[in-house]
Amino acid sequence: MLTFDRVELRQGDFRLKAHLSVAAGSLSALIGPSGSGKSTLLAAIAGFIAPAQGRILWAGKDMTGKAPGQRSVAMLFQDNNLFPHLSAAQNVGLGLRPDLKLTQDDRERVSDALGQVGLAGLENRKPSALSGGQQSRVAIARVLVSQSDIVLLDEPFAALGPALKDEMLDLVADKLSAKGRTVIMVTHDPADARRIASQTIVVSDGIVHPPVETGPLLDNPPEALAAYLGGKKDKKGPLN
Ligand SMILES: Nc1ncnc2c1ncn2[C@@H]1O[C@H](COP(=O)(O)OP(=O)(O)OP(=O)(O)O)[C@@H](O)[C@H]1O
Repeated sequence: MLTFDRVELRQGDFRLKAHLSVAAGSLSALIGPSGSGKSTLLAAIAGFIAPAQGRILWAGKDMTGKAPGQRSVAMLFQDNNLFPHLSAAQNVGLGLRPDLKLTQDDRERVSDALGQVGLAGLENRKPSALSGGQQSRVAIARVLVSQSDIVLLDEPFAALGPALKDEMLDLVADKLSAKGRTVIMVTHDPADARRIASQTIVVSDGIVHPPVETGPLLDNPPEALAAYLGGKKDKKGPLN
């Protein structure tokens, strides 16, 4: 369980309150208007921002004071954070060892992860020789080998076309969430939430709301969310 115990986050004049729990092994969408604080919340979970008040706990243990590197958290951003001068395998290897001193066993894990995301045989390619979708797969493989308990996705697939984006979302669901990771995914697209997130956390008006079931929430959104979703196409169901 990831618990926010009367947390208050501050960025300049901005204030965000969070008092909720996210079940271990769940996949949650994080939605809310631009500037509502979604990235701020992820930064606090990862340890880049310290709460002004309250505690963040994982599995009952307070991680509020831990440095980012000491947390079992992996992040995936829109630009995938791949290093252009490193091969696909080396980029994945960074998820295991930041100094890239990989043992034979590590190398096998890297190969296995690349195989799992459909990139077997492309280990030695640099990112520039990979398509956008393949680059996203490398980034997912890096999260796979990291074995972190918590995975934070900040709109990593927004730049991909719809079919490719759906493929990546399904990979996240199959390879990360189904394997027990606790996944929180920022998205501006309600269809993404419907596709893979059984629960959704709404951030609005300075508050992070507790997770609720995605389908009923989007079918019948509260006023603040309805205003935000107003301009967005909400395709119902995963297949249409
Ligand atoms: N370093 C900072 N100093 C001051 N204010 C900041 C800083 N970083 C973010 N903010 C403010 O905090 C608020 C929340 O920003 P945040 O990036 O978390 O929103 P968001 O929901 O992720 O937005 P978007 O959907 O546009 O990415 C915004 O009002 C933003 O201007």
